[in-house]
Amino acid sequence: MTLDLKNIKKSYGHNQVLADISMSINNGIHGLLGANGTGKTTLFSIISGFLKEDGGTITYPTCTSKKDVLIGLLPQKFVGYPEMSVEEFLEYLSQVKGDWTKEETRTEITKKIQVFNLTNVQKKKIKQLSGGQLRRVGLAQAFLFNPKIVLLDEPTVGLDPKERLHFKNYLASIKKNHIILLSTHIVSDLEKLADKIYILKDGRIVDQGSEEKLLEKLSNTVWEIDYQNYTSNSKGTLVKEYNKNGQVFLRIICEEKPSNQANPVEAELEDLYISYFKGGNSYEL
Ligand SMILES: Nc1ncnc2c1ncn2[C@@H]1O[C@H](COP(=O)(O)OP(=O)(O)OP(=O)(O)O)[C@@H](O)[C@H]1O
Repeated sequence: MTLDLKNIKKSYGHNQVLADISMSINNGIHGLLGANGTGKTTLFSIISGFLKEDGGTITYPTCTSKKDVLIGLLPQKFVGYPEMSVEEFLEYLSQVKGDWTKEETRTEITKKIQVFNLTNVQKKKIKQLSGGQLRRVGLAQAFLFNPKIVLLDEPTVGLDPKERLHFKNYLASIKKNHIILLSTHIVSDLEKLADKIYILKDGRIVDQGSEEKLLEKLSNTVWEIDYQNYTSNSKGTLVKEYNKNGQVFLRIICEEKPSNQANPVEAELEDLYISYFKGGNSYEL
């Protein structure tokens, strides 16, 4: 299965958000990495048909049966219907999504309630849920009846570390049969998970590839230096400061060795993110 985007463009008034997006996305987990406001949500809204692109074409995988669901979407701000219980909400969506018998619907809802650990809250009204529980209902509805394409906009916001791990394991277990596109600015969501990562910047996909391939480009450019050895002559982009065995270290991206005392370290996705977007605690030295 393939989802093909060709030369997608979108502006809001004079603000051009998507300048020219082309992507050919097959089954597997695909990460869309971009800073705040780079157009991730806009692109998802276009793919899911809520927003019309200004130009370009989208080719979706074909649905051959009435029971095929094409797209499942977890919006960034998922709210559901506050007065419905979790069960009622999923039942309602099942009627909208396809041609299912009562028994098929019940079986599928039970499955997703289990997968997303909602058994204890299935009778509760949506307005009574915690943030993490609500997010898990959002995930359950996105995966309901196993859509061919699953769009997840910042899926792990609000999930605790255990739920995050559970969610990542679930994605890995089903990825062969789905096109999963996951947008995030939390790089650890994609680490050792995404088959391919797309970097969205200035309305374009400026880089793409496996985590390994993208990190190769940073080899020999990421350094660690003991804060005590840091001098104002040190160059590069500071990724972060951290404590190791009671000592403060700096992590720096620099084409050349930033100081005599700096040691090379293996590049990670956070370095890649900083190299494109800066942000967080990073700054030029
Ligand atoms: N309905 C709208 N009308 C006008 N401008 C909009 C609209 N929606 C989004 N924008 C603008 O388009 C740009 C991209 O927004 P979008 O929400 O797609 O980015 P994002 O990458 O999802 O951001 P974030 O990571 O903060 O959620 C921003 O500058 C935003 O202000």
